[in-house]
Amino acid sequence: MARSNMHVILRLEMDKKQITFGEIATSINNSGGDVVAIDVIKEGPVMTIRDITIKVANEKEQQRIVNEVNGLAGVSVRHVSDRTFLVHLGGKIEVKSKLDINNREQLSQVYTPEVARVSQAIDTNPLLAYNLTIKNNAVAVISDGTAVLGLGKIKPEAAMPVMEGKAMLFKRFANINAYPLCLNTTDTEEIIQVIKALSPSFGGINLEDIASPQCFEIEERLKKEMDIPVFHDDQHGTAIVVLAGIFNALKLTKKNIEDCKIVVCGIGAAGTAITKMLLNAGAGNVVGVDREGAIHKGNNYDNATWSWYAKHTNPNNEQGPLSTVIKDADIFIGVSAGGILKVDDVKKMAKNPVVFALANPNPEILPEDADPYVRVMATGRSDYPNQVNNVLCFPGIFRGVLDCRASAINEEMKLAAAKAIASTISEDELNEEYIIPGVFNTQVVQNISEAVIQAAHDTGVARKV
Ligand SMILES: NC(=O)c1ccc[n+]([C@@H]2O[C@H](COP(=O)([O-])OP(=O)(O)OC[C@H]3O[C@@H](n4cnc5c(N)ncnc54)[C@H](O)[C@@H]3O)[C@@H](O)[C@H]2O)c1
Ligand SMILES: O=C(O)C[C@H](O)C(=O)O
Ligand SMILES: [Mg+2]
Repeated sequence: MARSNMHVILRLEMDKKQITFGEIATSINNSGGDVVAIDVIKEGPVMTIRDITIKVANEKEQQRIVNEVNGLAGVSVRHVSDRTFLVHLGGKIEVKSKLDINNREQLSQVYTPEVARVSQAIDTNPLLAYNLTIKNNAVAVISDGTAVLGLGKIKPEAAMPVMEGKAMLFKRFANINAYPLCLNTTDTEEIIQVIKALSPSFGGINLEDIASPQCFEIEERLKKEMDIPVFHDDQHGTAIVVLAGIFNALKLTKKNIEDCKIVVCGIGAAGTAITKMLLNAGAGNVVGVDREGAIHKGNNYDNATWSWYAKHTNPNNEQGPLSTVIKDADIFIGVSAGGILKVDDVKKMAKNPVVFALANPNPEILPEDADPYVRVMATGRSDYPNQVNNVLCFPGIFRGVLDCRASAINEEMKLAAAKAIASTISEDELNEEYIIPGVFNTQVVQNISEAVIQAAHDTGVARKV
């Protein structure tokens, strides 16, 4: 069972003549809950109302505790609230003005009539939008809700909490204003047209949680047809952080990327981009596995990406399910679904195996199960060591791109970002539980943005000195 960060707050009304709080706490403990805080809401001579915050493993356990407490004589549960839902009340972000408007003079400057002169100036020279509007520090985080985390396709409204979360991270780590935009269409052409129409307001577009293979065409077309950078985070953000982690893991296992057998599981958005970056970095033997087993030559695939994949990977033409092709692998990278890598599979890997189980929220294998058999273990989650998550990349890469007003994010900039992340950890600090810097390491955004700006200048895509 994965560790949980789920907390519920029970508002209890209790009759002190019939029951003590100690008895209630014991009952909660016996049902598996962990009481972490108690707040007295109203204290009377007989009746008392308290809010009890309890750490629980899952919703089933929560229900068991509520039933148990409700069944005690002298107690009634008045209300149950989930701490995670509470932080989402009313949404997680807001728009703030940089200036106060307290009088008519200010009003006429920030708004009509004076603002018209600024509009006219931009109309004459559209590049002024970068200086005189929010454009230069604004990114749209756009999803159609088709591949949200590991949840798959959900309604666009349901994707909003994730996109709001991404927007918070853009602000927190790189001071970028990011707008969550969830689209009520899954039509490739319509998505492209909508994003193109939005582009005047933004300095960059971060595509998020759009399913493959549609995500490939959407990104490719937008890159060609727009003059602001487009970045599909689940592809490139993930690939950059994975590559950084692999660079550092290989320093520990003292293996060369050229000689490693690398099994990538889940050949969707993330798996395809990870593979391309691994190949660019020199990997010689990458085997991709999806639901139907290893992708190999001699099979006809109905999507262009998998046909490309079959041609450029799996040099030994291995076939069969994950449990077969995992044999002798040096590295496993999972971006597929929770729980699909078994302990028996890990045991078949080569010496000093490296396992990146990155499916969210449930990894392909839990660290507690894999740990005895692996040399380096990473997940996408913040509650285990070695968090390989694209949050390490997208704030820094967009900070760099916006600051040098890059017209695109190219391979050189992505590789520079991966190296910058890896080198944030010094040789002395590097160890099995620290191959990837922490999200709160302020050096990461700075290192990435500097490296990305340099690479943008070197490759001629920077538009600002
Ligand atoms: N840690 C991170 O930073 C990070 C970043 C991106 C994606 N992810 C996770 O990776 C997963 C995939 O994301 P994506 O955006 O590439 O989605 P996607 O839908 O584009 O691709 C998922 C692929 O996995 C395959 N798959 C699903 N179940 C499988 C199984 N049982 N065996 C083999 N293949 C299977 C699907 O067929 C598909 O090709 C999600 O769980 C997502 O949360 C993690
Ligand atoms: O959102 C995350 O935590 C990572 C990634 O973008 C995902 O889709 O899982
Ligand atoms: Mg995502």
